[in-house]
Amino acid sequence: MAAGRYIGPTWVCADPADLALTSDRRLLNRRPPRTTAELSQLKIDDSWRVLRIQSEFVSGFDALLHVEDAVTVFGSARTPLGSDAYELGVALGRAIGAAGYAVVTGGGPGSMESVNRGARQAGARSIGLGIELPFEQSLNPFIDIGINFRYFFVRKTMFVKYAQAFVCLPGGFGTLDELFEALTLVQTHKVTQFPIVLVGTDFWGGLVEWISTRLVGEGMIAATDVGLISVVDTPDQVVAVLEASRAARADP
Ligand SMILES: C/C(=C\CNc1ncnc2c1ncn2[C@@H]1O[C@H](COP(=O)(O)O)[C@@H](O)[C@H]1O)CO
Repeated sequence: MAAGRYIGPTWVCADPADLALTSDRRLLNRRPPRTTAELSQLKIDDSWRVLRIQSEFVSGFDALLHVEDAVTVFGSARTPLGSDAYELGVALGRAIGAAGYAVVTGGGPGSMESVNRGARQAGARSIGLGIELPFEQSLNPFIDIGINFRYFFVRKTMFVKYAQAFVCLPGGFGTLDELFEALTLVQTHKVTQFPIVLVGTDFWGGLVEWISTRLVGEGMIAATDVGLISVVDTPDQVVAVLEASRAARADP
């Protein structure tokens, strides 16, 4: 990792096989205890787990305390270096950074890396919120504040708490999960004045069309909910949406 601040869990495993067990997996893969001894051990393990979760929130809050205006960008972990999609991410990170925002990503490879790279080129604060995975992965090298989280849900809190908007580049399940979580938060008014911008009309058009016809048509969402999403094609258009929202926040 480049010079900067790195905060994250140091996980020392006595058994190398344990390396494949991430903290999220330990938490979620519950095997019902069979003996009294196992039950007692589970109670102790889960109590300590709560303290680790708590400490992860504290580390995140401390590390991000000084972040002011920020935009979180999601996108595929698999975007190849040098591809058009990668270059779009670089231009996007640069444009958001040049507009005066810190840029937050998932800290990984692909589009995350491209956006951090662009933010770094713009001289903006470049933040990567990584996640412990069952395979070796370090934060990408274009990050100034990097945190490696054990728990997805703690990391997700940070994505929202420190951002004024979400932008999604094309991506897979991870990106869709992050998009729909953001949409639910805005729809339920957990966050307000929070633009959600999808970049790439060709990539996202089919999904937005399905949302507009099927979900609205069957009464699963309100027609106005579709308006929570902006779909654009260029970094300048993303910045225009961000600036309109910033102006609305300043003059409600
Ligand atoms: C699968 C590969 C790498 C996985 N590494 C990740 N590192 C950090 N964040 C990730 C990773 N994978 C998913 N995410 C999060 O979801 C979004 C991307 O997921 P998608 O399924 O690729 O769309 C991204 O915004 C991250 O927050 C290959 O090397």
